[in-house]
Amino acid sequence: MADVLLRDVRKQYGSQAVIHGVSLELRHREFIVFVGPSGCGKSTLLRMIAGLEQVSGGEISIGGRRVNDTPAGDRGIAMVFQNYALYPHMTAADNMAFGLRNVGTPRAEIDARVAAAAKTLQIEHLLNRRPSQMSGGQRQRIAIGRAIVRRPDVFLFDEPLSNLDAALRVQMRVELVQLHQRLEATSIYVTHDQVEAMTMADRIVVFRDGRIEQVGTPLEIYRSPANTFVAGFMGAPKMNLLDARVAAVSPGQVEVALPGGQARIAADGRALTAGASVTFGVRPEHVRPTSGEGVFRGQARAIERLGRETLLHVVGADGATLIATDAGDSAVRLGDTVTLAIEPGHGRLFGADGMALPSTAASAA
Ligand SMILES: Nc1ncnc2c1ncn2[C@@H]1O[C@H](COP(=O)(O)OP(=O)(O)OP(=O)(O)O)[C@@H](O)[C@H]1O
Repeated sequence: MADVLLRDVRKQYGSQAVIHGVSLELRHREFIVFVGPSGCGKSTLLRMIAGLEQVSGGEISIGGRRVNDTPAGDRGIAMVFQNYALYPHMTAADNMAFGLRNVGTPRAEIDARVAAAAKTLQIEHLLNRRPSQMSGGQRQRIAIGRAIVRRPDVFLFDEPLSNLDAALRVQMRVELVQLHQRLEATSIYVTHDQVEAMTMADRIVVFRDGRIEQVGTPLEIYRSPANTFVAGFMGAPKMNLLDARVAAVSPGQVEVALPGGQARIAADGRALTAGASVTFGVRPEHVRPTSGEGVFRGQARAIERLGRETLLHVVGADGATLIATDAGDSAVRLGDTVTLAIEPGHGRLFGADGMALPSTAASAA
């Protein structure tokens, strides 16, 4: 079993605290993605789990064993880095074998493991090449191979696809998830790319400033962000967030005044009174141009034609922007005045503290 447990884990560099007490339980065979903006501490936390950084406080355990003081090599983990970290003077095969040789694994065993990993990753034809004779994608496969041959209980990935071009990233994303399933290991994957987080994770952990903002499945995080930070960070394009006032509260429902009309949201508004300031959030795919009544009116200032659909950036009189979705062959032109409506049943409300109000809908936002 390779559960990973973090209990009130802290990190200080001198007087600067960068991880403020993170508690998290990662289950055996889970694919967990740490995501958050640059500098939020996700790499530091991963490096502490790996044993490459000292823990300043709290406890880390892997497979039921406290590892705070266990050297990296004895933790049953293998790490894959963004910059591959291969030895330039060694062949791919030697790079993959290096760690095993160091711990005295018998030659025949090393050869068998390298051959098996090479087959899994389809890199058999690269085994005699040096890193300089390979593309970025091929080098990353070798780095992943080096991790696999160690048969770790836990794989740690630190932005492993960031140096690859867009098409290769998509392909490697799929391959890494398949590999994770085949190897039956626990994986922790750090990225600042929320598309990677959405597409790869069993559960996502969203960080900000050394603290966890939310933990959940990709759909939980997407549909029910816990606060305005997560709402604005996850999703491409991100969730629209508009200042609004509460018009009326009834059981299980809140009516809010938006610049061009009123919207009803299935939320528990017992903590609110009429006139209170709230933030109204709605995903662009639930906002459509209409020739009838809407909740927002403004000018199309930017139009993104994506083929399958068109994104309209509509700016209201007070400067607020709402991104809406129209058909691929949208007739809206730059500068047109557009009225927008929200699909019934969608929308999420956040209180003055930025925290989401409990949704009363079967499926939120
Ligand atoms: N060795 C160090 N000494 C001092 N401060 C550090 C050190 N390493 C990291 N930090 C600080 O800790 C914070 C978290 O850094 P970390 O690299 O973990 O962030 P991150 O979320 O992984 O960011 P990125 O996506 O840019 O890599 C940052 O403010 C960074 O400046």
